[in-house]
Amino acid sequence: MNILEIKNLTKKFGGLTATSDISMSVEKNSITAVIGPNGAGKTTFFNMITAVYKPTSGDILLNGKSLVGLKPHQVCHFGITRTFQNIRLFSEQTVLENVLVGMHQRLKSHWVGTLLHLPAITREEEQAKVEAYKILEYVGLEDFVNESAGNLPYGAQRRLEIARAIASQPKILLLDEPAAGMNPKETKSLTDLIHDMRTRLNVTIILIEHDMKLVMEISDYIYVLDHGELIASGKPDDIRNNKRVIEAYLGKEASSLG
Ligand SMILES: Nc1ncnc2c1ncn2[C@@H]1O[C@H](COP(=O)(O)OP(=O)(O)OP(=O)(O)O)[C@@H](O)[C@H]1O
Repeated sequence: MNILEIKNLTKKFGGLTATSDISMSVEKNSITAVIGPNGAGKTTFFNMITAVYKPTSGDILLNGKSLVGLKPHQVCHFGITRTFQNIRLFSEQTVLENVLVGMHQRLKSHWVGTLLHLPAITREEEQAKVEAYKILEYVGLEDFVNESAGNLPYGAQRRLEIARAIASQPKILLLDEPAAGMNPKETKSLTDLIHDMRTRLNVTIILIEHDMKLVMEISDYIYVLDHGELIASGKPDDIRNNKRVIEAYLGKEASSLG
């Protein structure tokens, strides 16, 4: 069953066409990669799914319902969350507080109730903290709970971004270059985490990534963009041997990847 359908999605910035007539189907509980050279339109594509940009034309259907015209927080409410290419954490806040922010969307608390220390609100806050701690344990950051987010090593900051994203219990998680700047050991453990999130948390994952070893190892299906156009799609084996993809992006060593 397809959880997400992208239909003929085009985004123009003045005279520049960032994505042109892109269509995709994303199966529920799959791991899908979107790859392509710099400037291919990958982040623009994510920005349209998350309602940061309104498409010039085309449609985005989540379980058959159009997301076009919604606000970013509404898209999040419907179950799509993302991480960013450039890490966006509240660096002065603690690791735990960053995860609590991700949960905010789901919590019923109202600031008046919080201010008055109403018992129901306090209980909800306590439960949220317990849950946030469990999420941090899940991503392997339990030793950093009270550390300022900005003090974490780089790979841990990327994990914290993922922790914050899964705190909203998304149906679809969009990861924008999750392995960027990671060393091979961090990348390996990220690969395991992505696999595990799909299996244990039942999340559908779509990732933009330049690390082709990771992409080929992890993806069920891959879409390739070049200059805003969809030039290929298929399983990792099809993509690594696709002549057009090799010419536009992967290079000749591609068939040895994965
Ligand atoms: N807000 C904007 N205004 C004008 N042009 C933009 C805007 N956002 C993106 N673009 C242009 O759209 C094209 C696609 O950019 P995009 O960032 O989506 O590519 P990308 O595939 O994510 O690249 P990278 O791998 O470098 O992140 C580029 O030519 C970029 O300059």
